[in-house]
Amino acid sequence: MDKKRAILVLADGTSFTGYSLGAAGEKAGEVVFNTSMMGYQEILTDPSYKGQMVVMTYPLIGNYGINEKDYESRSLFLEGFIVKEYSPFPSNWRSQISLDEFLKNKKTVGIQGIDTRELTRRLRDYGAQQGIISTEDFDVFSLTKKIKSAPGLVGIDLVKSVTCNNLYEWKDSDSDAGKSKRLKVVVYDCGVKYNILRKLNSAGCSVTVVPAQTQSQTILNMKPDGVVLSNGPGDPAAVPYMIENIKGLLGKKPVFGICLGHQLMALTLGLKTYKLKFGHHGGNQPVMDLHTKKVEITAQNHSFAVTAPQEGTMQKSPYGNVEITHVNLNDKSVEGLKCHSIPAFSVQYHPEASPGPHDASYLFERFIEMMKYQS
Ligand SMILES: NC(=O)CC[C@H](N)C(=O)O
Repeated sequence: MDKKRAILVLADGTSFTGYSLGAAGEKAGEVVFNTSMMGYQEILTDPSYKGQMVVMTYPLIGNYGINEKDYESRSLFLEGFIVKEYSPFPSNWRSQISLDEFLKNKKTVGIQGIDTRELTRRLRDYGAQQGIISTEDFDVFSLTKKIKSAPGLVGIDLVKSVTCNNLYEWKDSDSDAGKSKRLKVVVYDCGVKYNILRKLNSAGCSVTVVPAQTQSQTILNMKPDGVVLSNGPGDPAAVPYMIENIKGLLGKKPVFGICLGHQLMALTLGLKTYKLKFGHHGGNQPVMDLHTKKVEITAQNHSFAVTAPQEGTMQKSPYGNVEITHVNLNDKSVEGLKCHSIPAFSVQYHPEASPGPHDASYLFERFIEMMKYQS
């Protein structure tokens, strides 16, 4: 492998010089760290990373290559990829191409050979910040200036650049065969991860995916048993049309929100969202179910969060009481919501895992029970 020089510069002027990984070029984005010890392909193809660059804290990346089955979306949407040591010799029976080739094919820039521990500590101590990867310009002053003109995440609708253009039926070759589907689920694609669709499908649902701009009346005309609000990139407060859509569905159909879907549901219910210091990105976030006191280890990827009510775990809304059902044990942030008067609930974490622990996959069953009860 040719080792071309590359540089990563942060908005605060810190620079890291290493080698190019993937495509040559220059790209800016918010730098966030992910603590997952595996699953780089799922992370790379998660549309929620649009606008961001991911640094993997696990030090060796690329060793099992890339395969056609582990895609979480149709492409790559993140701005750049940062690793300590890239393994150029993938060794796995499922591997089809190397990570480096994959990034090159997708025209995605990356950097390898930098001290990701120092970078992560900086992000953790001072917060996530904009950065730029370049294989062309090595002048830190010039690169810092370019970062200043990069848009950032707050107030920008990134959903519109990742949602599908047209409605489609999800067909999963592995789990679809011969099963008669009983429940019809419509999934709002705000940047949906395929494993949400796979999980619904294998649990016995027929799954129709619709663009985020689809109006609620169109969904109601489809007569679904329930609606899922998917994960997705960026600032939930910058997607007002999704809030209008959710207003038209709450109380009429069972609703299940995941990550961005959870934040959008919270905004619709009158709660607020804010930006976290460096977010939660990884597969080891402890979450407590406040009813059962059981702790789940969860997969997470978010930079925004729902503001907790001033007192207790209950909040009034135009749709009746909303209860905080789950909290993060690291920072006490809101991880789950449930409406008392209408069939709707949401979680900040990822029950579909991919990558990460499967502790929370029971939530799909819970949604199915909710739809069965309503139908
Ligand atoms: N994975 C997601 O859906 C991310 C939600 C939102 N974009 C955030 O960063 O908080």
